[in-house]
Amino acid sequence: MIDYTDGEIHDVVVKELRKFSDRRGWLIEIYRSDELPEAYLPTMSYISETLPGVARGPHEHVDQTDTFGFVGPSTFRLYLWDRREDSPTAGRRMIMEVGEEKPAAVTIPPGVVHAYKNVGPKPGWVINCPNRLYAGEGKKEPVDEIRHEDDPESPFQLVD
Ligand SMILES: Cc1cn([C@H]2C[C@H](O)[C@@H](COP(=O)(O)OP(=O)(O)O[C@H]3O[C@@H](C)C(=O)[C@@H](O)[C@H]3O)O2)c(=O)[nH]c1=O
Repeated sequence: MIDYTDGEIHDVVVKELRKFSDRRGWLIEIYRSDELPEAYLPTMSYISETLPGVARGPHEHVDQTDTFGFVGPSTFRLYLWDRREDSPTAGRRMIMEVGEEKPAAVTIPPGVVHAYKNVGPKPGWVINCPNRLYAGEGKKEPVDEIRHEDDPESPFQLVD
């Protein structure tokens, strides 16, 4: 089993997001086409709610890049593992906490395994803006996803 070491991962883009607050509430930009590399630009988006103490992933994609917006509610611990053999940061693990206290967009290229866990006290929301359509045009193609969460032997464990 690979022994992952902690550090930055090549091609992963972490952008702290600015919250524009006023008397009505707040507004946060998730991504901009003048900032994200063209190859990563989203083709769809979805939002999901994850209950306290619950994780989604670890998953990886063969072709798809995810851009997750963590803006709250709640706080997520995000885990990334670089399993790309040709990457300058192959074998690295990156862990960060993002969400309502620290709004961030995180872009994750294919071959970087990822999982996130709601470590806050309330249901949390995550927006994903992937650069590929889920299950392709008209949802007629196989889903680009390798799921590791049901493998107890996998090196991708969500440590506290
Ligand atoms: C991801 C997705 C799921 N679905 C449906 C399929 C299923 O019935 C339900 C829940 O889907 P999943 O179990 O795949 O959801 P989830 O486990 O949250 O999947 C996501 O996990 C994170 C960590 C990622 O990396 C994402 O790319 C994606 O794989 O929603 C869509 O209709 N469109 C979508 O874009």
